Amino acid sequence: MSWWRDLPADEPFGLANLPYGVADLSDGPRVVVRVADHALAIGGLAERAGMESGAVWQCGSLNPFLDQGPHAWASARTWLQETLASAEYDDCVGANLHPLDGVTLLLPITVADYVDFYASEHHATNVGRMFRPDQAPLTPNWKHLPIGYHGRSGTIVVTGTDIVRPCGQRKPPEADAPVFGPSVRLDIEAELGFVVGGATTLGEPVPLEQAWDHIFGVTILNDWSARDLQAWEYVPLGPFLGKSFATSIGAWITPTAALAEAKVALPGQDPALLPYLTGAAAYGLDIHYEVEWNGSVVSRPEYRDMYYSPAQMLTHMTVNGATLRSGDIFGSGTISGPEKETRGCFLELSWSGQEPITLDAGSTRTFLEDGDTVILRATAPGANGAVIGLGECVGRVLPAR
Ligand SMILES: O=C(O)/C=C/C(=O)CC(=O)CC(=O)O
Ligand SMILES: [Ca+2]
Ligand SMILES: [Mg+2]
Repeated sequence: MSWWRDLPADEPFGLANLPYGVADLSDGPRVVVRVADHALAIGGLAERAGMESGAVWQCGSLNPFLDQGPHAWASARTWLQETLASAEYDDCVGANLHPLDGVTLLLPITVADYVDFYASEHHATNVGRMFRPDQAPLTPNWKHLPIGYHGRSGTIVVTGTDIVRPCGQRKPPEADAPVFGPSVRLDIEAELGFVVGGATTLGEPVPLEQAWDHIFGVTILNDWSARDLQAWEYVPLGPFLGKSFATSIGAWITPTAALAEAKVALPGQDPALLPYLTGAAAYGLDIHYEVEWNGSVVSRPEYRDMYYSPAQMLTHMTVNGATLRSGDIFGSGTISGPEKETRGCFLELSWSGQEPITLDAGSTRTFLEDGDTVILRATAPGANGAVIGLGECVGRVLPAR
């Protein structure tokens, strides 16, 4: 009955993880946490266990809970872990557990603003070489600030959502004028998404030492990218329609508190950054990724290779006084490492289409074809050799309309 207290030490969704999501249950969409292969409706549990502040979970979005800030997140986590560990609440827990194979998981937050960074030196260098071969691969600002762009929050979708191939303008290299039609260079970008909570006041930046107080948790993110649309449109204002048609995120938000064992030093920042970007909060995360394309693992990016800390990205995003809102998401940027096997997008893996990738079934690919499926998976280290699962982020490509 109380199987959740006897989970094996290597269970990636054990009591040390407890990622949050939203499930479509019989009484409506409800906030849940994942316990092994079950979703636990925590609003229902709180009601039965007499925990008043749990009313915030009786809805279909994590935003009200995100609004409450880091003290409420910490006490909710402690309450959940104690309640699950104690035999006293076995009946209440049991009554609110739903096997995952019987529930639909929904987009867990109402996305407020969305920013996407460019924090991998290896990705930025590789893309610079391919997009701007006549220039230095890294722009002069790259090592002084985490570069980013504002994305389209309304097209963030949950894992499992099909992705329609976008149409748009592209200019084939040999052509004199642009043509209109379906993208022929559709790509993915394996990223980590950071979910923000706790609104700030316009005009008041978040100092680096407070940045983590606003990072509620993380989720796997895929920034689908149409490279041909992007290459033609992006000068001088940056990514636009080549990125905004869809961004997928995982169904589970792993709380930052579950990533204590994943803290690592950054690879090293030289030249030194301006003071507002330096401090003890500027650490990285050790998260292992796997990129699967039609059943074949084609890459294993490592998040620890990222040049900028998540805290530096958040602080930089607010240094001009721009506000944060609960439900904001910022993406890390494509996670690419120094080795070819750790590149986080197909543009890099196929070197702009010049080096086809062979999949296990014997087929080859450069960019995505209609019907292709990509699955991003990620895990982080837990305590004493345990694993914290971030789940997966899946998308299948449908033909253009
Ligand atoms: O260098 C460029 O012009 C564009 C680069 C990207 O497409 C990257 C982007 O979306 C940020 C990232 O994911 O790292
Ligand atoms: Ca991106
Ligand atoms: Mg995108």
